[in-house]
Amino acid sequence: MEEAIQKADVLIEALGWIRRFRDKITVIKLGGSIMEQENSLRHVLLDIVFMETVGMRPVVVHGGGAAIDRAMDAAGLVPKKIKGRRYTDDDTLRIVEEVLAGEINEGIARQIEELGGRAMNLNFKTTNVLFGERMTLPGENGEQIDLGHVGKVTRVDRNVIENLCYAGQVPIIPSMALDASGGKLNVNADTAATAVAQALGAEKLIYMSDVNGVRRDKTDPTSIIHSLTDVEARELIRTGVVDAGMIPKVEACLETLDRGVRKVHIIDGRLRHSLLLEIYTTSGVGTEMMKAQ
Ligand SMILES: Nc1ncnc2c1ncn2[C@@H]1O[C@H](COP(=O)(O)OP(=O)(O)O)[C@@H](O)[C@H]1O
Ligand SMILES: CC(=O)N[C@@H](CCC(=O)OP(=O)(O)O)C(=O)O
Repeated sequence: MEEAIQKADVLIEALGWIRRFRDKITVIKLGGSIMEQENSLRHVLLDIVFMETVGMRPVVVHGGGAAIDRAMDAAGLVPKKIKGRRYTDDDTLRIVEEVLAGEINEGIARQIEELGGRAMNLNFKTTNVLFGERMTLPGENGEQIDLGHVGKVTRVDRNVIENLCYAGQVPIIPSMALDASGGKLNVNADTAATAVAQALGAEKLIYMSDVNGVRRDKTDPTSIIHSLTDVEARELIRTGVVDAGMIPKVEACLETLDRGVRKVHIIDGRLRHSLLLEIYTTSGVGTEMMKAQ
């Protein structure tokens, strides 16, 4: 009996949050690292189905870097990354499209449906919602480094995404875009998620990764920083506390805050129900980032 009462208490604690987030859009970025772990992914998708069922409007933007690496390897191609971005020639682009906009995108939508939710995969074959242009990276000596078919998002088809949300479907968006002449572009998934959250005026943007959040010591999970301002985050990058794969993620978070999204979270997709804990409990999990007052 006590156990049943505790379960009811949990539902009551969630009630206020469910009301608060009803009809609000949350963008969830699924990283390739978490999608490699079948069981974790299933639980993340179950949480998304829960959110959709209680009237929240989740939108999924996904990457798939690890799966692309594997497919390139199988095709005898060697991945080349420059400052965390994949150099994308014609052959690589074909693989990125097959894996990211094909297999992974369709797979996520299918799994959500299998779990009892409703999802729509938005890709080049169904409906494309991301538009962009090619980008280069600044080199050491001020030169521009060419990345091939790599781009950034300059426009998001907001109406398509919103209509799906309000029809109770979860839009599933791969990190690829079309340029002005219909050319396909490979986009870093953290930055694609930022563009989508900003275009939709999302209430929250959540990055699901395979670490518990931003840490003072990257090897020590207990050194997690639960709450960070933009000013503190910049300082962590400058001092090298945040490095490697966490740099583009924190930079994407900062850009998102600059564009008016109120809060950004980095949470651990391996922790069961981390998404629900983040949204529907008082304590929250992971690292929350917001603008300094
Ligand atoms: N201060 C830090 N706190 C946490 N992780 C960090 C930090 N600095 C660097 N990292 C590294 O960043 C990685 C997360 O980035 P990444 O692997 O690109 O994630 P994803 O695949 O989910 O996009 C962690 O696995 C960790 O090794
Ligand atoms: C330009 C660029 O680097 N694109 C990424 C897109 C996928 C991605 O970002 O996946 P994760 O979220 O798993 O890192 C790539 O080709 O790997």
